Amino acid sequence: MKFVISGTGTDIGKTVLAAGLCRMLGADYWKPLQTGVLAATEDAPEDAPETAGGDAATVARLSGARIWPGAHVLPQPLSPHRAAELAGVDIDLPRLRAIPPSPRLIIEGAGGVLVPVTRQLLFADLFAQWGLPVVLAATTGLGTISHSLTAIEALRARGVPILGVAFIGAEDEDNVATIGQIGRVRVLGRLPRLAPLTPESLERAMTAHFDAGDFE
Ligand SMILES: Nc1ncnc2c1ncn2[C@@H]1O[C@H](COP(=O)(O)OP(=O)(O)OP(=O)(O)O)[C@@H](O)[C@H]1O
Ligand SMILES: C[C@H](N)[C@H](N)CCCCCC(=O)O
Ligand SMILES: [Mg+2]
Repeated sequence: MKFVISGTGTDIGKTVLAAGLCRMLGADYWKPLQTGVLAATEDAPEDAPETAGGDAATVARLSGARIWPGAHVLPQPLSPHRAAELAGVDIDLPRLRAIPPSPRLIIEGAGGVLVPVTRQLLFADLFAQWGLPVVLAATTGLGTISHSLTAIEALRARGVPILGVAFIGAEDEDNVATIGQIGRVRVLGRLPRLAPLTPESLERAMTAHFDAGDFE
């Protein structure tokens, strides 16, 4: 079982959803490109927030999943193509194309489906090269219909299979049904916003709102 989690945008809850799925499915996690985080260095204080380790650290904390090392950790909280340019880093495409050899793996992109890895390669193009299905993470509120249908079209235009849409946010029955119906995609479930967000609250919510069988 291997799939990608991408989304309709950034900051929508892909990482928390990924943590919940890693725990529920007993899967490892890979974040090939992380921006907005300083790579942990020997002189950075352990608890310095900027070296908190980004999404991989969040997934490890919330799920205990095995984390595979990413290709790049870039300091500027920007699109990877720009964060790499500002850091004077050439994106290592062969490294990005080499998916970790884990039999059960969840891979998280950065931001939404058309975020540039480089100015010549978008994440959706990389997903197509990987040949893996995508779980599209989407919010439930106003604006999500066009964002979701746009992301679905962009993936389909590249022949990227879509396992379904996993929603994050408050209940909105008609938005969810509309996206499933017009987008011709399976609705995988909805993860509510959790307070507090803990490994236990996340595990309970995943069990209540998703079916592991939908991801196998
Ligand atoms: N279900 C949830 N319940 C409570 N808080 C959440 C939930 N999902 C996400 N959050 C919070 O919202 C913020 C953004 O979530 P997250 O980091 O998962 O977004 P993302 O889509 O992975 O962003 P990026 O594009 O940077 O990878 C974080 O502070 C996270 O803790
Ligand atoms: C910094 C942020 N948290 C993500 N890691 C990167 C999001 C890139 C978004 C690019 C864009 O769509 O404008
Ligand atoms: Mg994330």
